[in-house]
Amino acid sequence: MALTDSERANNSQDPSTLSNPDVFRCTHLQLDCAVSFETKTISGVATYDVERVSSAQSDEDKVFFDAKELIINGVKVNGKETAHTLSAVPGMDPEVFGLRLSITLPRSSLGTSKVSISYSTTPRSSAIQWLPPSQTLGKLRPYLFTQCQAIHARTLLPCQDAPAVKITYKANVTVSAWATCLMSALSKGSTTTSSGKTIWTWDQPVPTSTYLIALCVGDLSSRDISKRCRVWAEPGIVDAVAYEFAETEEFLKTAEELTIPYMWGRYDVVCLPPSFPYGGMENPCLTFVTPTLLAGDRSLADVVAHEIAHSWTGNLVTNSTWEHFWLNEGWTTWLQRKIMAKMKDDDKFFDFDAIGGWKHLTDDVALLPDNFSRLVPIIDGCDPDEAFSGVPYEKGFNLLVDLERRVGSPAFGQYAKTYLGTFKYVTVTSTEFRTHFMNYFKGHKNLKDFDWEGWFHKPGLCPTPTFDRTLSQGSEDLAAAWLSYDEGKGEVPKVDTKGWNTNQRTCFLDAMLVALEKADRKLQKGTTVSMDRAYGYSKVKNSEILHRYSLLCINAEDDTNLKTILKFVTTQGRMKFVRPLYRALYKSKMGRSAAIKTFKENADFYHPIAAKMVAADMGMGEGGEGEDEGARKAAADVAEFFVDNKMAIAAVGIAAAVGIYLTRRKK
Ligand SMILES: CC/C=C\C/C=C\C[C@@H](O)/C=C/C=C/C=C\[C@@H](O)CCCC(=O)O
Ligand SMILES: [Zn+2]
Repeated sequence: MALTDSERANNSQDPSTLSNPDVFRCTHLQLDCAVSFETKTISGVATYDVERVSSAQSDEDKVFFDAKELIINGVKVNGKETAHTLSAVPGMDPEVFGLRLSITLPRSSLGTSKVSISYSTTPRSSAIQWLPPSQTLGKLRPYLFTQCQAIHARTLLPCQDAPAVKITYKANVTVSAWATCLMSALSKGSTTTSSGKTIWTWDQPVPTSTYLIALCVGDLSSRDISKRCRVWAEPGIVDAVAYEFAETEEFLKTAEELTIPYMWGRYDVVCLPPSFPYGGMENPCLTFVTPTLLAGDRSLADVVAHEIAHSWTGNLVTNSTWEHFWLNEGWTTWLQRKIMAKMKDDDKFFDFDAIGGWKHLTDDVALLPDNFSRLVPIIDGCDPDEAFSGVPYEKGFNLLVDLERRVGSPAFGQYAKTYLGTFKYVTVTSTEFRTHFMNYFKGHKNLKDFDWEGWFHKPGLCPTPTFDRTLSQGSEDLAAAWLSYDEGKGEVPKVDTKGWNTNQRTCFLDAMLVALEKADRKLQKGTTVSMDRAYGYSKVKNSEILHRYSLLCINAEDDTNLKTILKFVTTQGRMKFVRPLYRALYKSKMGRSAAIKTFKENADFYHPIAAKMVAADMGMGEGGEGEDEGARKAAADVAEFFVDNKMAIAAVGIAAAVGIYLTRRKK
């Protein structure tokens, strides 16, 4: 079971913060800062409105902030210089959680205090990826973007880095004249300084958790795609981005029909350089997306539907702590599938996508230790990045589908609106959701023995759901035919897949991967070669298809495609793709040394979070844990490489890798 608050090392209801929002709580941020690409730092002043919430604590005069990889230059309270301390909290590893910034407030301050912290980030700040011009499309200008979820905001600015702390914010960000600065907020325009810099002004009037503060600076162009939607990207791809995400307004309207009015004013999308480690990130007013969605045919745009769904489930109604992350992701996955099915006017699409989600869940559960495969994971003392998996998405989704089937879809749809209306602007725990749901459906005959405890706390898979297979059947049949051909039974399957859409193709490849995994079976090399001859998958532009085909090739030890696979993992850094591919290569005969060499040569390319996780996945740094000599040597090589190259962040990743790998390893 999870620890009680008094057992927690940080004495907080949230195991991932060193701040004390139960005593003093920030309500508003005024950020005035400047970006320097030369020193790879952001420096300035963060001024918070801080309210006393309770005085029933021993530290009632001190407000605590999270601060990691930051330099604190000074503090003022209500305009007066004030002392501060920065210290580690016993039991809370500073490499994961950072330091506690403690500031004493005057005893007389009963209402709101203004706390101004003058600070600078450091090049180690894990929220920020600083890209050299060579990692941009234009090759002329540097670029930066942030990724604060889950607990990286504390490396961007001192803050109470807990989802339960919702603040409004305003920002003035000074950048070079050539650069555009975007934030997760509404634009209030830009001005030019006497020294020729530009100050970009932003305002987020909706209370927002700190993990949703986001910044992106680069050579950017934009295209309006509707009155409230605009896409941003480097000039060379902005038209392709506008084409790919042209359905955004329709996603948004459909989502509004399923929920309550959109509260954030604008919905813009910025397509980032390829090292962005996720498919998308739901930063309010400005979703961040990976360019791996640019398939050219809008077939991967459902990620935008997912990020749009977060405007309600996640950004408006937010998980109280990262233990309840499934309330963000499970609800969002449910809403995303509802949006897509409604737009296609066919509920079968909901089930079709859910079938793919079930594979994601089974894959991840097989890799996770028990504390992380629970819907409400135990994450005390852990880096939330380590616990991240498909579980909150897909187990969370399946819990909601189980509830929906028990009460009926129309009633559940009405409930969803009530849930959003009740918890908007605040945060919610799993127990609060359960209580709210059970009160709403009080006495419902189908909920009498509902196993909430099992759903929330049992490790491993949840009960296997049944979904309509009308849309997946053709793909599953084709997979069976290829597997049978692989066993020497019959000819190359003759099914004409020319008219198939991306989902049918990925479903076909998934069905093959599932069957192979289940039977612990290897394909013949000739099978993937024949598949390529039939479908040309090795040349495909679609990242979801190339990813799955690459996994099949590695399974088959088909080295004719090794070059393509290595190119794929070095030209984009989305963890959904690079982590499984590096893992598979590392486990294969054909790819083990290539995986190590390629990762070493390209470590600079990856985002700090991705570099950390890939290093962990390949077991780097666990020498002495009984792995074979080759693995130990590879780990030593990579660690040495990082030290030689003074890659501080990645070196920390290697250190973390030991812990992560040992934790994740199945007993
Ligand atoms: C149960 C885990 C507890 C907390 C984890 C919370 C955040 C983890 C952190 O690693 C950040 C995740 C950010 C995800 C952003 C977008 C995803 O929806 C992308 C999914 C994968 C993809 O499509 O590339
Ligand atoms: Zn999400």
